Amino acid sequence: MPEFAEEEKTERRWSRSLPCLTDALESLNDRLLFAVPKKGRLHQACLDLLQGSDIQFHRHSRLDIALVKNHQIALVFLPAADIPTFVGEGRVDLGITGRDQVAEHEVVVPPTAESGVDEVLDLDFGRCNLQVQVPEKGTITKPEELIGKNVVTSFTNLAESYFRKLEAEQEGGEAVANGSGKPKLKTNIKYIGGSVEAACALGVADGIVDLVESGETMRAAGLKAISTVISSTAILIKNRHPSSAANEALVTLIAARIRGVITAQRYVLCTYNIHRDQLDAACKITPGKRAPTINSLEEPGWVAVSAMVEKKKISLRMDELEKVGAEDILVMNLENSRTKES
Ligand SMILES: Nc1ncnc2c1ncn2[C@@H]1O[C@H](COP(=O)(O)OP(=O)(O)OP(=O)(O)O)[C@@H](O)[C@H]1O
Ligand SMILES: O=P(O)(O)OC[C@H]1O[C@H](OP(=O)(O)OP(=O)(O)O)[C@H](O)[C@@H]1O
Repeated sequence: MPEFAEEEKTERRWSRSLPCLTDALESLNDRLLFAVPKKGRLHQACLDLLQGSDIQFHRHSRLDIALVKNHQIALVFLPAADIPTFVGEGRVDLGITGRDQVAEHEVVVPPTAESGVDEVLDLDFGRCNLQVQVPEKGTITKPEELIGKNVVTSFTNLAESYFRKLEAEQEGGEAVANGSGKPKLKTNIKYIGGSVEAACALGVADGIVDLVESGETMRAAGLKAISTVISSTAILIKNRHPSSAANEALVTLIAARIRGVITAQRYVLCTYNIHRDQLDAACKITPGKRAPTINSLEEPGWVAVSAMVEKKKISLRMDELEKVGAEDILVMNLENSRTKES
């Protein structure tokens, strides 16, 4: 019997007759549940990651659950903001969301020994900063100047905790900053679900707390950042419930696969030829992730070197290699990888 024949059979049965959500949940049995953002900025990058990790599934258009054909896994498609709740408090084992969303959740639901989430892996995409922003042409230049004013955000918990600390610091109230006692917040924090950047121009806010990546949205709205509340990237999280050994093994396998894809995206393989006299200098430029591989060439005195180099630094490294006499420098993309964690 081929590997994963049972998983494939169940998936085919699903494909023939689309189950309703309750039926779907019943047929999940002992599958590991893996939450993935159903839309928004992280969605496509997550689908690419699943494909790179050979997690095969077919998602029906009206169903937020998909059975994985080649593992004991079911994917659940959920809003990024809700994933920390489902993973931390429910039966969902693994999830991908932003570190900002985990922090927003943990302000009101602090993790305990058996609930909440643990970060398994930084996924190196979805990089952004949650920042305090004010009108470029206004008079406010420091976040303290927003105390007692209107602040609009989708991250009310983080914003509230940020301004609570600021207010306490201003009053020299260490006890409040430590969280032991919560007087009424002077700053008025209001929730808005999207297009937060419009709030100042529309007269709803004196300042906002919103995500910034390129800064284009902020500039287009005539805003400037005056402080950073939290920096974020997408992360793989798992719940803290003591899980079965089978689940633990599957979590480890999935994490290893995803780590392999992320590493392959981050690095390239650089090979070149160099005279032995210059080998030390060249190896300092390309030390590799672990160490460079060095092979002798048929040509006396010359060696071939290959080393992993961070993709974003490769042009610089090639310039440096040329300067120390490297020849035939070639750069190759990596399809996938398994390397020692560093
Ligand atoms: N401009 C951005 N650049 C990079 N990552 C971002 C950006 N905006 C958001 N993110 C990341 O993606 C996560 C989800 O944000 P996104 O706005 O796409 O969510 P969403 O589920 O579509 O919610 P909404 O319907 O409220 O917009 C954020 O919590 C953050 O970690
Ligand atoms: O710095 P930038 O690269 O311009 O990205 C920042 C924007 O991206 C996010 O919103 P998104 O576009 O996801 O839509 P939303 O306003 O509906 O949340 C965020 O809330 C900012 O508005």
